[in-house]
Amino acid sequence: MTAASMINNDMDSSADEEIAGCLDLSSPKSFFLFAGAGSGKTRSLVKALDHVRRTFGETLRFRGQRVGVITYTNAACDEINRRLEFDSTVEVSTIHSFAWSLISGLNHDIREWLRTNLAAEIEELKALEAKGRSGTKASAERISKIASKGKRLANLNTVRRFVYSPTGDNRGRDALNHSEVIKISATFLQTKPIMQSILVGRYPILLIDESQDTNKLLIDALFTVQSIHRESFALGLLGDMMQRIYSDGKEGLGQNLPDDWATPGKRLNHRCPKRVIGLINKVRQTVDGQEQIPRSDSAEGWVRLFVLPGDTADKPAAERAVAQYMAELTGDNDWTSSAACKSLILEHRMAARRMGFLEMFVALHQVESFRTGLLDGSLPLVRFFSEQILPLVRAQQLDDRFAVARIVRESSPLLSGDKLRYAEDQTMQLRHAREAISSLLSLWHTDASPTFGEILGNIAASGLFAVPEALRPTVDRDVSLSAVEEDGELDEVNRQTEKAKAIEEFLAAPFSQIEPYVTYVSGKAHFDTHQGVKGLEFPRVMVIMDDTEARGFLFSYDKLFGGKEAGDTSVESTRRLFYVTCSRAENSLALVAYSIQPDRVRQFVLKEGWFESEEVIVGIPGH
Ligand SMILES: Nc1ncnc2c1ncn2[C@@H]1O[C@H](COP(=O)(O)OP(=O)(O)OP(=O)(O)O)[C@@H](O)[C@H]1O
Repeated sequence: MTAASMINNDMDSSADEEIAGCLDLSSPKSFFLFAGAGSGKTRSLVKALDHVRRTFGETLRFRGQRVGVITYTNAACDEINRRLEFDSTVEVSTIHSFAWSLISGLNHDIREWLRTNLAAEIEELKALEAKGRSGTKASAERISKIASKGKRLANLNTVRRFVYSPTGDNRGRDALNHSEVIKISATFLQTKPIMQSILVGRYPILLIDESQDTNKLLIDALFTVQSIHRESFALGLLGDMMQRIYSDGKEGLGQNLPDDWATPGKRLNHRCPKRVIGLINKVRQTVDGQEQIPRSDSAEGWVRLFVLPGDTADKPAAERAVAQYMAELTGDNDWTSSAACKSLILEHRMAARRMGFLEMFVALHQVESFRTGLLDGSLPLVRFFSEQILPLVRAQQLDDRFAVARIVRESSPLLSGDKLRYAEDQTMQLRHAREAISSLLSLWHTDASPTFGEILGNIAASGLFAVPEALRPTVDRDVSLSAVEEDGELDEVNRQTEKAKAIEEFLAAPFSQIEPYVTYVSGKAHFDTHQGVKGLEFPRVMVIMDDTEARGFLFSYDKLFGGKEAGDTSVESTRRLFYVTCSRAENSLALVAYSIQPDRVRQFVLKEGWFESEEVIVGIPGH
């Protein structure tokens, strides 16, 4: 009998039993389940919830209580809700919507908190300004912030009801921003006994997934609540310190846990093949030495590191060569089908370049208030092109005249019910619409590639679709920025100018970029970010590591691969990100590192024992 076949694949089930034992409404016990990637923590969470609903569903319903679950993303919320069949005794939310649900409506207390906090922030900025050099960009920003915070402080009494949207930009004068909502809820939970009782009364059990990245102030506050209400409240933390990739999380979480906490553990990795587990164990070794064991039925799997020159001219082509190499090595042809692989990039811009929507992306990404909408596809000025123009152009290209007619009937003001009803000559009106369509589509004649701006100009002239608010100043030049400038404030004027410039650049980009952009933001692209795949898994994973292209400062693969000693903050945060990305692979893993010192990278990974020498390929394969 081999060592592998002696492994009991159920060896960790005692952790689930221990957790079930903790979740007893009459004698609740808090627990801390921290275990490596793919060990089934999310699965344990769902099992724990199943146990509670089966055992205590009736009692919870009778008492009007729920089990609270906090997950990291909206997608994770949806997934857990789906698995629990949307059971009403379980309330799954993201940290922001959870925090807001605690404090929403406490307008007086929020106002007083803001009064103190804004005054402190202004003092801090003034102190910095007194120390810093004047006349610099940083100084101008500080002065502008002092002014806007001062104005907000002065207006506080006029706000009757504070508002907040966990997924929005929260720009209005009565809106709280994301970090305020977290800080306020944490402070109230720390300091107000009534808030603590409300929380415990609502949720006798509160479970937090990925808690290594949960805001440290909130984690501290929840520990306080647990210590005061330990007889009636169980806090369950699930996570993995090795997967802490946001700076919000609490360092050293889990150290010095109170004695009454249970600490179930898990040793198996159910997701990755043996070779990947070997790699992630090594990467983790210097951090906490935790080693995972593969399942008895796990495959051997494949890992290759490709070290490519940092100045590779055509990176997408090099990555296709890597995929081809992987297909031949593994005998798995799906490596050559981009739809079947996941390529992980550090920054959205890297996907934009590879997929061909760089110009429109870069233009709009400059404006902070556009970013959320740009990344989830909800930005109105982009939706105008993605949801109205794109379907129309596609239908026309497929020669689907019915679809063209339907789209225009549904959304064109030219054919709105009122327009047709009151038109003196309906046939004329229909002709007008037909002409507008053919004028728009003529922009593509002779294989031209119109820009967003050319399309906008055409639509504005024909009236085929209503032009969204944000694009109107660009169309009606008379409603120009000078109008804002006269009576606007400096801050607002700057913001408007920045937006106008971004929109102008966006309009100069080719409309053909909208299609790959839509694919990317709908999550259907084979690209995703290193951070965005936390919690997910894929059969074939390619991790693209390129510090220069990512231009980030938090992570540096060059430092991880021998540029700096272990222990350096950016080495350690990059090591954790590297652990997260490698551990997503179910079958095979290709790591692509662009470096100006390929030999140093190779020597480093061999010395560390992360790879065998035949697993490291320097240069573009096949070249
Ligand atoms: N006991 C088990 N038996 C069989 N498969 C399991 C078991 N536990 C987990 N799995 C499978 O292993 C994979 C990883 O599980 P899960 O996502 O719950 O792990 P995790 O610890 O939350 O991972 P990570 O921290 O990497 O996000 C999933 O495909 C899951 O279905």
